[in-house]
Formats: sequence, structure tokens, C-alpha cells
Amino acid sequence: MRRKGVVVKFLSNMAIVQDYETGEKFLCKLRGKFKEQKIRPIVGDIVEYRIIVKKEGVIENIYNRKNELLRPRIANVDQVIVVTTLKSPETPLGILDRYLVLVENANLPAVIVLNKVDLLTDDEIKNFVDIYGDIYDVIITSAKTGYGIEELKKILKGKIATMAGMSGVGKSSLLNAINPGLSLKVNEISQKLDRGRHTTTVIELLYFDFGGWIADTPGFANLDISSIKPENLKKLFPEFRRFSCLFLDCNHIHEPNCGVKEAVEDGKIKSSRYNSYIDMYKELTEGK
Ligand SMILES: Nc1nc2c(ncn2[C@@H]2O[C@H](COP(=O)(O)OP(=O)(O)OP(=O)(O)O)[C@@H](O)[C@H]2O)c(=O)[nH]1
Ligand SMILES: [Zn+2]
Repeated sequence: MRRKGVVVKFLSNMAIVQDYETGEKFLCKLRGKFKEQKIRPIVGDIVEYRIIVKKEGVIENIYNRKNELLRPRIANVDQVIVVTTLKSPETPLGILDRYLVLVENANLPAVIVLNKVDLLTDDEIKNFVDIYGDIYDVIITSAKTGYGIEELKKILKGKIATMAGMSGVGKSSLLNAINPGLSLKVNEISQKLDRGRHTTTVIELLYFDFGGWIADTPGFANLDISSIKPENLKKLFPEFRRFSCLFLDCNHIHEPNCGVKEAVEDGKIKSSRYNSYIDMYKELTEGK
């Protein structure tokens, strides 16, 4: 009987496939036909497999990927959880906006998690939600007190996610609060060293006991936006799309009758978001 599962890890030439319904894991061989067709499954692939003996099986079919993230290389990512803080560390909004731009550029939905809210006043939290709440799903959490953890679980349930966010914002702590025992291979410094040493990093999807997967390696760690064309940057700020300008190709910088600049003046677009846009635009056009 064919069953449906997700590839969660590779062990040399075998794939560990986790059953979609039961969460049971099977060590699976790949069919020879995949090699002939030069198809190589990757972590996150949804597959049909058949059990051969206890705990072992064979992958019969790979479903078409709905998307493919490159770093870490995972298929079928449903969402990226961008974790940020306002205190300890004080993460600049410009850094959060950079993560959001990278997630938009990968064509994936972003969910913002503002962690360590036990260190913030209600006003500080409200200010943050005022900026981002209309654009993205925002979840307010404290891995320390458990605040917001149930809400975060609801968002993660039944999906494949990756986490992103600066060092120290509490990515590992959140995972442990969500599902004790799960551990993230974080520490961006060692990750960078690893990349230098090996050509590939072994990644794994971790399974939540309530259903759902998260990559054990955070994404977008290098914050590199250099592959984005300057004229495409504006498309990566979803709230800009609500406004129209005199020129169809307006970059919202010095052009006359710019709907986006007017919206910034009217407070309909938050100035911190517009400033992040200008900073990134300058970075992309510098020396060109
Ligand atoms: N006050 C407070 N401290 C927290 C919270 N979440 C995490 N921390 C602390 O913040 C520090 C960093 O947390 P980690 O979970 O290691 O952060 P990380 O994002 O995984 O960091 P890297 O591994 O460097 O990428 C630890 O000392 C945690 O105990 C929180 O909600 N409130
Ligand atoms: Zn404009």
C-alpha cells in the first residue's frame, strides 16, 4: 500500500520519510527510476512510499514541489517565522525589514514573532503592532513566561516552516517552549564556519508532537539582498502596492506625484518602513 509522507532528513543515500498521518518514520530507498530521470528528492519533499519491512520502505513517487528554498535547501515551505526583539537584543526595525524583504523575495508568507515581550511595556508592544499588524501576522510571545506560545503553536500546526532572526532573539528558546526537547542548530557563527568547510549542510525537519515541521537550521542568515534588482525592491513591501503613482515604474524616491510618498506623509505607510526601503534601495544602487 502506498502512503504519503515527508522527507525529513537524508542519511547517505537513504531518506528518512515521516508519515503524514501517524508521524512514524521510515528509512527509505529511492527508486532507480529517479536516478535515471535525474530527480533527487530533497528535505521537505512530499512523497508516496511503500513499507517493505518494519521501519523500512521505498519512495515510489515525488509530488511536484510548490516551492524550493535554497538556504537551507527545503521544498514546500509554507511559511517563514521571523523572530525579532525590541530589547535584549535591541533589534533595529531595519533588520526586521531586511528579513521580510528576503522572505518576500523568496515568495513565501512571513509571520512575525515579537519575542521577549516580558521585557516590554504595553506601549512599546502597541507601537510595534501598529507598524506591522496590517501587513503581516504578528504574534507576541515570551519564551520565558509562555505568553503567546499557544497562538504560535496554532500557526505552526500541520505546516512546514523555517525560522529566521538574529542571534539571541530566542529562536531556540521558543522551539523549546513550543515542544520541549526540540533543538535548533542555531548559532549563526558556527553555521558560517560550517559553510566554509563543507559544501553541503545536513538539514533536518523537526516534527512537533502536535503535527507540523520546522527546519533545524534558520534561513536567510546572511541577510544578503544583493541579488534583488533595485527596481524590484518596491514589490517586496506589500503595503506599497495599495497606492498608485503618476509613473507606472515609479521607484518612490524623487518622482513627482508619488502615491507612496504621499501615503508616508499621511501616515498611511509607516515612515520606518519607507526609510528601510530607501536604505535598501540606496544599497542596491550604490556605485551603479
Ligand atoms: N527575558 C527573556 N529572555 C529570553 C526570552 N527568550 C529567550 N530568552 C533568552 O535569550 C537568550 C538567547 O536565546 P536563544 O534561544 O539562545 O536565542 P537564539 O535566537 O536561538 O540565538 P542563536 O542561537 O544565537 O541564534 C537566552 O539567554 C534566553 O534565555 C524571552 O522571551 N524573554
Ligand atoms: Zn511612487
